[in-house]
Amino acid sequence: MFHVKRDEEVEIPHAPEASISVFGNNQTRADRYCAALATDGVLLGLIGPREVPRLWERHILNCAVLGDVIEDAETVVDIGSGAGLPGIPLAMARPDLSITLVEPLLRRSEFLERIVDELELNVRVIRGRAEEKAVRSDIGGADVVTSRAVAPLERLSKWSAPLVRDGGRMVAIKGSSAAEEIERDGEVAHRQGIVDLHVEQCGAGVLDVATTVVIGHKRAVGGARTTTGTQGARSAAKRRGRRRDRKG
Ligand SMILES: C[S@@+](CC[C@H](N)C(=O)[O-])C[C@H]1O[C@@H](n2cnc3c(N)ncnc32)[C@H](O)[C@@H]1O
Repeated sequence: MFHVKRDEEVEIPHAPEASISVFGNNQTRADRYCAALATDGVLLGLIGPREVPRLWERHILNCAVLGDVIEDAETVVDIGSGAGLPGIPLAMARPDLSITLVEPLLRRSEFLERIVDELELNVRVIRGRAEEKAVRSDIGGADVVTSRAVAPLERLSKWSAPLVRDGGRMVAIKGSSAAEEIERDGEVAHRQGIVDLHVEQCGAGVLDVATTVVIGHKRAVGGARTTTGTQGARSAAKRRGRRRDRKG
């Protein structure tokens, strides 16, 4: 791989047992991604050195389980990917998805290009800002826009809405402040056409602490939505079932 720092000089954390139920055949790729984050990711300043021991639970798996709320073969745009979170773990956990990463900073987008190339992932990297006209016209109309630690819901909804097709979803990983943010920014999101904002948990049964996400639907012209909350819940249950099958 392209390590600036060799693996032997760094303690690369081992994947927890549950990881195989998330990544299946892509577990080796996930291991290599973890090693890249722990070495080059830290050296390039994309990941704090103190995060290394908890790369799996707090970053890689925490992001990969987002697949619980994403339907088969959907197109996903991950805005503000940084070192590839959540887009890269999601791509490894769900090879059926078509994923585009949007990241404005040169060093980060170069790191992403190299990861995608080395791991041979079905992922496109775009260097730019989510709100830029060129980015919108290039990748607008996605089924889902994801993000983690990029901006408050108010700004996220302004950036995400133009990238999502009518009836698609904005899925933002948020922490314990999720409900408060909905309360505070729900009105602005609504004005952007992002409606039905609610909190869901992903990865229950895999992670000790499930990943909290805020989901909103892009209001279709005429008010109809193509994906209902019930469909979403059904899909999550299906996904959890598949994870159990992989575990054997
Ligand atoms: C705190 S980092 C989070 C990175 C990653 N999502 C994670 O969870 O580790 C925020 C990222 O958002 C990117 N960003 C900031 N403004 C953006 C914008 N308008 N469009 C796309 N990305 C943006 C930054 O360059 C940075 O990489």
